[in-house]
Amino acid sequence: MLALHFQTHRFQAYFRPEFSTPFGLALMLYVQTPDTTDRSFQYGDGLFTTIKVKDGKVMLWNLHLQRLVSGAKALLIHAFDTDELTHRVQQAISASEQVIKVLISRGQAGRGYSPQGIDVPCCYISTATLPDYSLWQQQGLRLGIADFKLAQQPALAGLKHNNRLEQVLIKAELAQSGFDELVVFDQSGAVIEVSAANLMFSKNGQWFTPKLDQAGINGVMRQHLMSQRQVTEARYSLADLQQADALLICNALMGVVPVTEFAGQTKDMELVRQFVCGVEL
Ligand SMILES: C=C(O[C@@H]1C=C(C(=O)O)C=C[C@H]1N)C(=O)O
Repeated sequence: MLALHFQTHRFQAYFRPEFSTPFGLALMLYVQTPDTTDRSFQYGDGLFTTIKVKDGKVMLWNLHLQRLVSGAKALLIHAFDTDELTHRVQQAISASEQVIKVLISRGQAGRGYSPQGIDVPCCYISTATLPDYSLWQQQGLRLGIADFKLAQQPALAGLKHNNRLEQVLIKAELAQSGFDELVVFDQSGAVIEVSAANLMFSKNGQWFTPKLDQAGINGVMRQHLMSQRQVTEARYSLADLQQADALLICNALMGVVPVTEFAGQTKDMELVRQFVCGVEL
């Protein structure tokens, strides 16, 4: 498949004439060093995903890619060549276990919020060491309750966009809390997630997870678990968590971590282990 490719000192661009979209060529610039004109630098105008590499393989890539594509469509970011991105992510693997982060910005442009005419997204691919979650997975987490409330914005709910100031402030509260993680609610009082992972809970053998149509990030591990197990999505309150038999948190890097204590109440970690038994995490 023909791919016209030119490389300068800062970025590589791929034209794939055979790959066209309603918007035109799916050109994307793969950039090493961000430029101050980048819209993600200027306005958080973009998306990202954080991928786990295990045994030298990218985990849940199809779910990561699907979320990037659907998020780009939701933000009116120009379509990009998914085959090229997949190839680039594979090329980025440099260890048997690591983190690969893919950040896609709307592109490089001048001042002003308007996205009009910014048709060449920029992609930044970076790697990092995989954090060690083994202690949490063995001993379970102590969960607290965040004072910070997530804003309700249906147009952005579920997207892993680059506006993460809410999570920054939640992490700042977590650092002073004495807990391992904090449950975060939206301004209506609905349970949403924890600072950097999704939340599930069980009652009488059934599992539940907050609906993320108003706030929150629709994590790929959440999606993976929901494809393997029966989990009911709805709006839940603090009382639902207090009355739960078991709670877990999950994200692409930690997989699933059981909760041993929530707001002073002991929770059943064995129920979590039974729930995920046989699921590839
Ligand atoms: C913020 C990133 O990734 C998210 C944050 C965490 C974390 O703070 O522990 C873990 C995984 C992601 N949900 C990132 O920059 O990759």
